[in-house]
Amino acid sequence: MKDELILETITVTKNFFGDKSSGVNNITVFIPKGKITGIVGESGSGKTSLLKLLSGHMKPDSGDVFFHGAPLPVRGHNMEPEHAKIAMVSQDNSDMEMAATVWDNLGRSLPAEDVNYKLQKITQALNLLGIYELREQPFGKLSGGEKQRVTIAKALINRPEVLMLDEPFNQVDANYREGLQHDIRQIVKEWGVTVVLVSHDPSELLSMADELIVIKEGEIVEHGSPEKLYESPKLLYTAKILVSCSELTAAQAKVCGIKSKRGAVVIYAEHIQIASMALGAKWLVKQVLYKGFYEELIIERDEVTLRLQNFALRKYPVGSKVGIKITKFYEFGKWLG
Ligand SMILES: Nc1ncnc2c1ncn2[C@@H]1O[C@H](COP(=O)(O)OP(=O)(O)OP(=O)(O)O)[C@@H](O)[C@H]1O
Repeated sequence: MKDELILETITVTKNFFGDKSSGVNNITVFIPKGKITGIVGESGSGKTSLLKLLSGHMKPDSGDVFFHGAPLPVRGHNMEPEHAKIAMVSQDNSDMEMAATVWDNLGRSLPAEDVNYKLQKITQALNLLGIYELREQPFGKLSGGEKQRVTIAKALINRPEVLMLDEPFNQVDANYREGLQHDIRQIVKEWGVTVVLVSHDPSELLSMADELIVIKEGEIVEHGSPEKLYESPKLLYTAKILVSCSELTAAQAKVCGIKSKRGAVVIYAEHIQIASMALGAKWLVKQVLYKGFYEELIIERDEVTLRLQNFALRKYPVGSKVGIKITKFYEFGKWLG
């Protein structure tokens, strides 16, 4: 069955000060209802601009944005009914009052008159994000992770249909982040809310998103499920964004025993194994990056540098020599990058 769409942009362009290299150009995207769509791209590629266009925070220079198939009005002084249905959590906490309590910050999004309604809504939102005990704390005194939870609770208080998240976890430590990611997935499942997520963290996007949109220099260059983009990226750009990998020229690939006809070879760190030393320990360990339950090795031979992940108990210190086996690689034409 085809996904029902909730938001779409049709050939939307938004540039700043007439500079075609800023903002986004000619973008057509479809956001499926009740799913998590991730927007991924290098810094300055246009992710936030796209999010602002999709949420009515910015007026396109040309093209159209549709919400449930009808044109989405741009937000002005008057809030349109559509705008309440699309909530945005941005990187800064600009709409939060630092000195006010969590409770008061949430209450500001609700009509003042009905006290019982307010009480019920704020309690529900705080419980949903597991932060009821923070209700009397001034917002400004909370940790980065707690602030993030409050901001999301505030965005959800009026039960929006779409939740736009711009780098929602970047101030949050790994443990807290997993809990928050889990809660957001749960809300998506239970409420059927649609999420559009911008993130720089590949593992976050791969584990959370149902669909990924890859944006480069203001244009959509690839899209698909996380599995599809991870397992068979069409573009070098996509592979480099999603995976810890090594990029080699055809000449460098030859050093690794790979004959490339196309020009660029990408090897994911996970596809390089440390092999039996009998094969020849010709690679020099240049750097060891401790990652907790594994370590990432940077190895070098004949001016070729590779990254690989070592999960084994045996460790390879800087300066030691190792042999390797490459189990999979991707070839790209340079023009595809
Ligand atoms: N208000 C603005 N005025 C001028 N240029 C802007 C403005 N907003 C964005 N740009 C430019 O448009 C391009 C895309 O910016 P955008 O913030 O959408 O990228 P991004 O992918 O979200 O970046 P990041 O990952 O660094 O947050 C950048 O070159 C940026 O400098």
